Amino acid sequence: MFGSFSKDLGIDLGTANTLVYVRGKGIVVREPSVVALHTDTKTITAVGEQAKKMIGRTPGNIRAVRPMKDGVIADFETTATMIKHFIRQAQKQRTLLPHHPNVMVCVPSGITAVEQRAVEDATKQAGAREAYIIEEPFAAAIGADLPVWEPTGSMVVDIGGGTTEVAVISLGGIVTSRSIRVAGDEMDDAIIQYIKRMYNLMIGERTSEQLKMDIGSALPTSAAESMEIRGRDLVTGLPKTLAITAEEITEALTDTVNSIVEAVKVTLEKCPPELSADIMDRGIVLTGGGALLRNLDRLLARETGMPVIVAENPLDCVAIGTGRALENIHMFKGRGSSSRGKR
Ligand SMILES: Nc1ncnc2c1ncn2[C@@H]1O[C@H](COP(=O)(O)OP(=O)(O)OP(=O)(O)O)[C@@H](O)[C@H]1O
Repeated sequence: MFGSFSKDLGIDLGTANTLVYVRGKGIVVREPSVVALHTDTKTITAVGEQAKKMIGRTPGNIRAVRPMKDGVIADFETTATMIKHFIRQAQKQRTLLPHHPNVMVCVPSGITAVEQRAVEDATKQAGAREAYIIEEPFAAAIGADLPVWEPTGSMVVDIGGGTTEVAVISLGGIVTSRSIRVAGDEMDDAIIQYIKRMYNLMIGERTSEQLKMDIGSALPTSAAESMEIRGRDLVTGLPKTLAITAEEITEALTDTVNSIVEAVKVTLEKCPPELSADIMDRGIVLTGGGALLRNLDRLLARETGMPVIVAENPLDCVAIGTGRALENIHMFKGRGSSSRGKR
Protein backbone atom coordinates (compact mmCIF):
# COMPACT_ATOMS: atom_id res chain seq x y z
CA MET A 1 0.00 0.00 0.00
CA PHE A 2 3.03 2.27 0.12
CA GLY A 3 3.04 2.36 -3.68
CA SER A 4 4.14 5.96 -3.86
CA PHE A 5 6.20 6.30 -0.69
CA SER A 6 9.90 6.84 -0.40
CA LYS A 7 10.42 8.87 2.69
CA ASP A 8 10.40 7.50 6.16
CA LEU A 9 7.44 8.20 8.40
CA GLY A 10 7.02 9.06 12.03
CA ILE A 11 3.63 8.43 13.64
CA ASP A 12 2.61 9.95 16.97
CA LEU A 13 -0.08 7.50 18.01
CA GLY A 14 -1.67 9.55 20.74
CA THR A 15 -4.74 8.84 22.81
CA ALA A 16 -6.28 12.16 21.75
CA ASN A 17 -4.59 12.94 18.41
CA THR A 18 -2.58 11.05 15.81
CA LEU A 19 0.01 12.94 13.79
CA VAL A 20 2.01 11.67 10.82
CA TYR A 21 5.39 13.23 10.11
CA VAL A 22 7.19 12.75 6.81
CA ARG A 23 10.93 13.22 6.74
CA GLY A 24 11.73 16.38 4.85
CA LYS A 25 8.09 17.50 4.79
CA GLY A 26 7.04 17.86 8.41
CA ILE A 27 3.61 17.02 9.80
CA VAL A 28 1.24 15.99 6.98
CA VAL A 29 -1.64 14.45 8.97
CA ARG A 30 -3.11 15.76 12.20
CA GLU A 31 -6.36 14.08 13.24
CA PRO A 32 -8.17 13.12 16.43
CA SER A 33 -7.65 9.42 17.31
CA VAL A 34 -11.33 8.62 16.90
CA VAL A 35 -13.06 5.99 14.80
CA ALA A 36 -16.80 5.68 14.15
CA LEU A 37 -18.00 2.09 13.64
CA HIS A 38 -21.25 0.36 12.72
CA THR A 39 -22.04 -1.72 15.79
CA ASP A 40 -23.53 -4.66 13.81
CA THR A 41 -21.12 -4.98 10.90
CA LYS A 42 -18.09 -3.40 12.64
CA THR A 43 -17.40 -1.49 9.42
CA ILE A 44 -15.78 1.94 9.70
CA THR A 45 -18.04 4.92 9.05
CA ALA A 46 -15.59 7.74 9.72
CA VAL A 47 -12.09 8.34 11.09
CA GLY A 48 -10.45 11.39 12.65
CA GLU A 49 -12.11 14.81 12.76
CA GLN A 50 -15.30 13.54 11.14
CA ALA A 51 -15.61 10.76 13.71
CA LYS A 52 -14.84 13.14 16.61
CA LYS A 53 -17.81 15.30 15.63
CA MET A 54 -19.99 12.22 16.11
CA ILE A 55 -19.01 11.62 19.76
CA GLY A 56 -22.14 11.80 21.87
CA ARG A 57 -24.28 12.27 18.78
CA THR A 58 -24.44 8.78 17.26
CA PRO A 59 -27.62 6.75 16.66
CA GLY A 60 -27.85 3.25 18.18
CA ASN A 61 -26.14 1.47 15.29
CA ILE A 62 -23.04 3.70 15.15
CA ARG A 63 -20.40 4.04 17.86
CA ALA A 64 -17.67 6.70 17.93
CA VAL A 65 -14.73 5.18 19.82
CA ARG A 66 -11.30 6.29 20.88
CA PRO A 67 -9.31 3.08 20.45
CA MET A 68 -6.35 4.41 22.44
CA LYS A 69 -8.25 5.72 25.43
CA ASP A 70 -6.37 5.96 28.75
CA GLY A 71 -2.94 5.59 27.17
CA VAL A 72 -3.44 1.96 26.23
CA ILE A 73 -4.79 0.19 23.18
CA ALA A 74 -8.32 -0.49 24.31
CA ASP A 75 -9.22 -1.95 20.92
CA PHE A 76 -6.43 -3.41 18.78
CA GLU A 77 -8.39 -4.06 15.56
CA THR A 78 -9.69 -0.52 15.46
CA THR A 79 -6.26 0.93 16.29
CA ALA A 80 -4.72 -1.02 13.40
CA THR A 81 -7.42 0.20 11.00
CA MET A 82 -6.90 3.75 12.21
CA ILE A 83 -3.11 3.57 11.62
CA LYS A 84 -3.72 2.29 8.09
CA HIS A 85 -6.24 5.02 7.40
CA PHE A 86 -3.86 7.81 8.49
CA ILE A 87 -0.97 6.34 6.51
CA ARG A 88 -3.20 6.25 3.45
CA GLN A 89 -4.17 9.86 4.12
CA ALA A 90 -0.48 10.84 4.19
CA GLN A 91 0.01 8.93 0.96
CA LYS A 92 -2.77 10.91 -0.72
CA GLN A 93 -0.83 14.11 -0.14
CA ARG A 94 1.61 12.95 -2.84
CA THR A 95 4.49 13.88 -0.62
CA LEU A 96 5.90 10.40 -0.60
CA LEU A 97 7.91 8.35 -3.08
CA PRO A 98 8.17 4.60 -3.82
CA HIS A 99 9.51 1.72 -1.72
CA HIS A 100 8.45 0.59 1.69
CA PRO A 101 9.46 3.17 4.26
CA ASN A 102 10.74 2.69 7.73
CA VAL A 103 8.10 3.80 10.21
CA MET A 104 8.85 5.07 13.71
CA VAL A 105 5.78 4.88 15.92
CA CYS A 106 5.56 6.73 19.18
CA VAL A 107 3.48 5.05 21.85
CA PRO A 108 2.61 5.90 25.45
CA SER A 109 5.35 4.48 27.67
CA GLY A 110 2.75 2.63 29.77
CA ILE A 111 1.86 0.13 27.06
CA THR A 112 2.74 -3.53 27.55
CA ALA A 113 5.17 -5.56 25.43
CA VAL A 114 2.18 -7.35 23.90
CA GLU A 115 0.55 -4.06 22.94
CA GLN A 116 3.83 -2.82 21.54
CA ARG A 117 4.10 -5.92 19.35
CA ALA A 118 0.51 -5.27 18.25
CA VAL A 119 1.43 -1.75 17.11
CA GLU A 120 4.50 -3.08 15.27
CA ASP A 121 2.38 -5.73 13.55
CA ALA A 122 -0.28 -3.22 12.55
CA THR A 123 2.37 -0.89 11.15
CA LYS A 124 3.98 -3.68 9.14
CA GLN A 125 0.56 -4.80 7.94
CA ALA A 126 0.12 -1.30 6.59
CA GLY A 127 3.21 -1.80 4.41
CA ALA A 128 6.14 -0.59 6.49
CA ARG A 129 9.51 -2.16 5.76
CA GLU A 130 10.47 -1.93 9.41
CA ALA A 131 8.54 -0.63 12.41
CA TYR A 132 10.43 1.07 15.22
CA ILE A 133 9.01 2.08 18.57
CA ILE A 134 9.94 5.19 20.51
CA GLU A 135 8.68 6.16 23.93
CA GLU A 136 6.58 9.28 24.18
CA PRO A 137 8.64 11.36 26.63
CA PHE A 138 11.82 10.63 24.68
CA ALA A 139 10.21 11.74 21.43
CA ALA A 140 8.73 14.78 23.18
CA ALA A 141 12.19 15.77 24.44
CA ILE A 142 13.73 15.47 20.95
CA GLY A 143 10.83 17.49 19.50
CA ALA A 144 11.31 20.18 22.15
CA ASP A 145 14.97 20.54 21.09
CA LEU A 146 16.37 19.19 24.34
CA PRO A 147 19.94 17.87 24.10
CA VAL A 148 18.89 14.25 24.69
CA TRP A 149 22.12 12.69 23.40
CA GLU A 150 24.39 14.89 25.57
CA PRO A 151 25.71 14.04 29.04
CA THR A 152 23.37 16.57 30.61
CA GLY A 153 20.03 16.22 32.36
CA SER A 154 16.82 17.33 30.64
CA MET A 155 13.37 17.04 32.11
CA VAL A 156 10.26 16.81 30.01
CA VAL A 157 6.64 16.65 31.14
CA ASP A 158 4.35 15.53 28.32
CA ILE A 159 0.70 16.07 29.19
CA GLY A 160 -1.44 14.40 26.55
CA GLY A 161 -5.01 13.18 26.47
CA GLY A 162 -4.68 9.89 28.36
CA THR A 163 -1.30 10.05 30.04
CA THR A 164 1.14 12.45 31.62
CA GLU A 165 4.70 11.28 31.16
CA VAL A 166 7.46 12.79 33.24
CA ALA A 167 11.02 11.87 32.35
CA VAL A 168 14.60 12.84 33.07
CA ILE A 169 16.79 12.14 30.06
CA SER A 170 20.55 12.08 29.65
CA LEU A 171 22.92 10.46 27.13
CA GLY A 172 20.13 9.13 24.92
CA GLY A 173 18.37 7.29 27.72
CA ILE A 174 15.58 7.78 30.22
CA VAL A 175 17.25 8.01 33.63
CA THR A 176 14.06 8.17 35.66
CA SER A 177 10.45 8.53 34.67
CA ARG A 178 6.87 8.34 35.79
CA SER A 179 3.75 7.80 33.72
CA ILE A 180 0.33 8.48 35.17
CA ARG A 181 -3.04 7.99 33.57
CA VAL A 182 -4.06 11.50 34.47
CA ALA A 183 -4.03 14.12 31.73
CA GLY A 184 -6.41 16.05 29.46
CA ASP A 185 -9.21 13.44 29.44
CA GLU A 186 -9.22 13.29 33.22
CA MET A 187 -9.50 17.10 33.32
CA ASP A 188 -12.54 16.90 31.02
CA ASP A 189 -14.09 14.23 33.26
CA ALA A 190 -13.45 16.31 36.37
CA ILE A 191 -15.31 19.24 34.79
CA ILE A 192 -18.26 16.99 33.87
CA GLN A 193 -18.44 15.66 37.44
CA TYR A 194 -18.13 19.13 38.97
CA ILE A 195 -21.00 20.56 36.90
CA LYS A 196 -23.12 17.52 37.62
CA ARG A 197 -22.48 17.86 41.35
CA MET A 198 -22.96 21.62 41.56
CA TYR A 199 -25.79 22.15 39.07
CA ASN A 200 -27.37 18.75 38.40
CA LEU A 201 -26.49 19.39 34.79
CA MET A 202 -25.12 16.70 32.48
CA ILE A 203 -22.77 17.99 29.80
CA GLY A 204 -20.91 16.13 27.06
CA GLU A 205 -17.16 15.50 26.64
CA ARG A 206 -16.85 18.06 23.88
CA THR A 207 -18.43 20.82 25.98
CA SER A 208 -16.19 20.09 28.95
CA GLU A 209 -13.08 20.07 26.72
CA GLN A 210 -14.15 23.44 25.33
CA LEU A 211 -14.56 24.84 28.86
CA LYS A 212 -11.06 23.63 29.77
CA MET A 213 -9.45 25.09 26.67
CA ASP A 214 -11.35 28.40 26.66
CA ILE A 215 -11.51 29.41 30.31
CA GLY A 216 -9.60 26.68 32.19
CA SER A 217 -6.64 27.67 34.37
CA ALA A 218 -4.41 25.86 36.87
CA LEU A 219 -4.38 28.97 39.09
CA PRO A 220 -7.15 31.49 39.76
CA THR A 221 -7.12 34.31 37.20
CA SER A 222 -7.87 37.94 37.94
CA ALA A 223 -10.15 38.38 34.92
CA ALA A 224 -13.84 37.61 35.47
CA GLU A 225 -14.29 35.14 32.63
CA SER A 226 -17.22 32.87 32.01
CA MET A 227 -18.66 30.67 29.31
CA GLU A 228 -22.23 29.73 28.48
CA ILE A 229 -22.85 26.01 28.23
CA ARG A 230 -25.76 23.74 27.40
CA GLY A 231 -26.60 20.39 28.90
CA ARG A 232 -29.41 18.22 30.22
CA ASP A 233 -30.96 19.08 33.58
CA LEU A 234 -30.86 15.84 35.57
CA VAL A 235 -33.96 16.83 37.59
CA THR A 236 -36.32 17.94 34.82
CA GLY A 237 -34.65 15.97 32.02
CA LEU A 238 -34.84 19.09 29.85
CA PRO A 239 -32.10 21.07 28.10
CA LYS A 240 -30.72 23.97 30.11
CA THR A 241 -28.24 26.82 29.54
CA LEU A 242 -25.84 27.94 32.26
CA ALA A 243 -22.92 30.35 32.66
CA ILE A 244 -19.80 28.78 34.21
CA THR A 245 -16.95 30.92 35.52
CA ALA A 246 -13.21 30.38 35.11
CA GLU A 247 -12.92 30.22 38.88
CA GLU A 248 -15.25 27.22 38.95
CA ILE A 249 -13.21 25.42 36.29
CA THR A 250 -10.02 26.05 38.29
CA GLU A 251 -11.73 24.49 41.29
CA ALA A 252 -12.96 21.52 39.23
CA LEU A 253 -9.42 20.89 37.95
CA THR A 254 -7.67 21.09 41.33
CA ASP A 255 -7.28 17.35 41.99
CA THR A 256 -6.18 16.50 38.45
CA VAL A 257 -3.66 19.30 38.31
CA ASN A 258 -2.33 18.33 41.75
CA SER A 259 -1.75 14.75 40.55
CA ILE A 260 0.39 16.11 37.72
CA VAL A 261 2.34 18.36 40.12
CA GLU A 262 2.87 15.37 42.42
CA ALA A 263 4.19 13.20 39.56
CA VAL A 264 6.72 15.91 38.70
CA LYS A 265 7.84 16.27 42.33
CA VAL A 266 8.26 12.50 42.79
CA THR A 267 10.37 12.28 39.62
CA LEU A 268 12.54 15.19 40.76
CA GLU A 269 13.07 13.48 44.11
CA LYS A 270 14.40 10.39 42.32
CA CYS A 271 16.69 12.39 40.06
CA PRO A 272 20.48 12.09 40.64
CA PRO A 273 21.90 15.40 42.00
CA GLU A 274 24.12 16.24 38.99
CA LEU A 275 21.15 15.94 36.69
CA SER A 276 18.95 18.00 39.04
CA ALA A 277 21.50 20.79 38.76
CA ASP A 278 21.32 20.62 34.96
CA ILE A 279 17.52 20.78 35.08
CA MET A 280 17.71 23.77 37.40
CA ASP A 281 19.78 25.55 34.74
CA ARG A 282 17.69 24.63 31.73
CA GLY A 283 14.27 24.34 33.34
CA ILE A 284 11.49 21.77 33.12
CA VAL A 285 10.00 21.67 29.63
CA LEU A 286 6.25 21.08 29.17
CA THR A 287 4.92 19.44 26.00
CA GLY A 288 1.60 17.91 24.88
CA GLY A 289 -1.76 19.63 24.59
CA GLY A 290 -2.18 19.73 28.37
CA ALA A 291 0.82 22.09 28.56
CA LEU A 292 -1.53 24.70 27.08
CA LEU A 293 -3.69 24.75 30.19
CA ARG A 294 -3.27 28.32 31.35
CA ASN A 295 -0.95 28.91 34.30
CA LEU A 296 0.09 25.27 34.63
CA ASP A 297 3.68 26.39 34.05
CA ARG A 298 3.39 29.00 36.80
CA LEU A 299 1.89 26.52 39.25
CA LEU A 300 4.63 23.94 38.53
CA ALA A 301 7.34 26.59 38.91
CA ARG A 302 5.88 27.65 42.25
CA GLU A 303 5.56 24.07 43.52
CA THR A 304 8.99 22.83 42.40
CA GLY A 305 11.09 25.97 42.67
CA MET A 306 12.41 25.22 39.16
CA PRO A 307 12.07 27.28 36.00
CA VAL A 308 9.28 25.83 33.84
CA ILE A 309 8.98 26.46 30.10
CA VAL A 310 6.18 25.54 27.73
CA ALA A 311 7.74 24.16 24.52
CA GLU A 312 7.06 25.91 21.26
CA ASN A 313 4.09 24.15 19.58
CA PRO A 314 3.60 21.70 22.45
CA LEU A 315 1.01 19.65 20.52
CA ASP A 316 3.57 18.90 17.78
CA CYS A 317 6.65 18.02 19.88
CA VAL A 318 6.06 14.26 20.00
CA ALA A 319 5.42 14.00 16.25
CA ILE A 320 8.43 16.18 15.41
CA GLY A 321 10.62 14.18 17.81
CA THR A 322 9.39 10.89 16.33
CA GLY A 323 10.22 12.15 12.86
CA ARG A 324 13.63 13.44 13.90
CA ALA A 325 14.39 10.11 15.57
CA LEU A 326 14.23 8.60 12.06
CA GLU A 327 17.45 10.45 11.34
CA ASN A 328 19.10 8.44 14.11
CA ILE A 329 17.34 5.22 13.25
CA HIS A 330 20.50 3.17 13.89
CA MET A 331 20.14 4.19 17.55
CA PHE A 332 16.76 2.47 17.67
CA LYS A 333 17.70 -0.73 15.86
CA GLY A 334 17.26 -3.81 18.01
CA ARG A 335 15.62 -1.90 20.83
CA GLY A 336 13.30 -4.27 22.57
CA SER A 337 10.19 -3.35 24.52
CA SER A 338 12.26 -2.91 27.65
CA SER A 339 14.65 -0.44 26.06
CA ARG A 340 12.34 1.90 24.17
CA GLY A 341 13.80 5.33 24.20
CA LYS A 342 17.04 4.08 25.71
CA ARG A 343 20.38 3.62 24.15
N1 LIG B 1 -5.53 25.11 25.13
C1 LIG B 1 -5.61 23.97 25.80
N2 LIG B 1 -5.77 23.97 27.15
C2 LIG B 1 -5.86 22.82 27.83
N3 LIG B 1 -5.80 21.60 27.27
C3 LIG B 1 -5.66 21.54 25.93
C4 LIG B 1 -5.55 22.70 25.12
N4 LIG B 1 -5.40 22.31 23.83
C5 LIG B 1 -5.42 20.96 23.83
N5 LIG B 1 -5.58 20.49 25.07
C6 LIG B 1 -5.70 19.09 25.51
O1 LIG B 1 -4.55 18.35 25.13
C7 LIG B 1 -4.91 16.96 25.02
C8 LIG B 1 -4.33 16.40 23.74
O2 LIG B 1 -2.95 16.55 23.75
P1 LIG B 1 -2.00 15.67 22.83
O3 LIG B 1 -2.47 15.75 21.41
O4 LIG B 1 -0.62 16.07 23.15
O5 LIG B 1 -2.33 14.22 23.40
P2 LIG B 1 -1.99 12.79 22.81
O6 LIG B 1 -0.56 12.75 22.38
O7 LIG B 1 -2.98 12.42 21.77
O8 LIG B 1 -2.25 11.91 24.08
P3 LIG B 1 -1.26 10.93 24.90
O9 LIG B 1 0.02 11.70 25.05
O10 LIG B 1 -1.96 10.67 26.19
O11 LIG B 1 -1.13 9.72 24.04
C9 LIG B 1 -6.44 16.89 25.02
O12 LIG B 1 -6.89 16.43 26.27
C10 LIG B 1 -6.84 18.35 24.81
O13 LIG B 1 -8.09 18.64 25.41
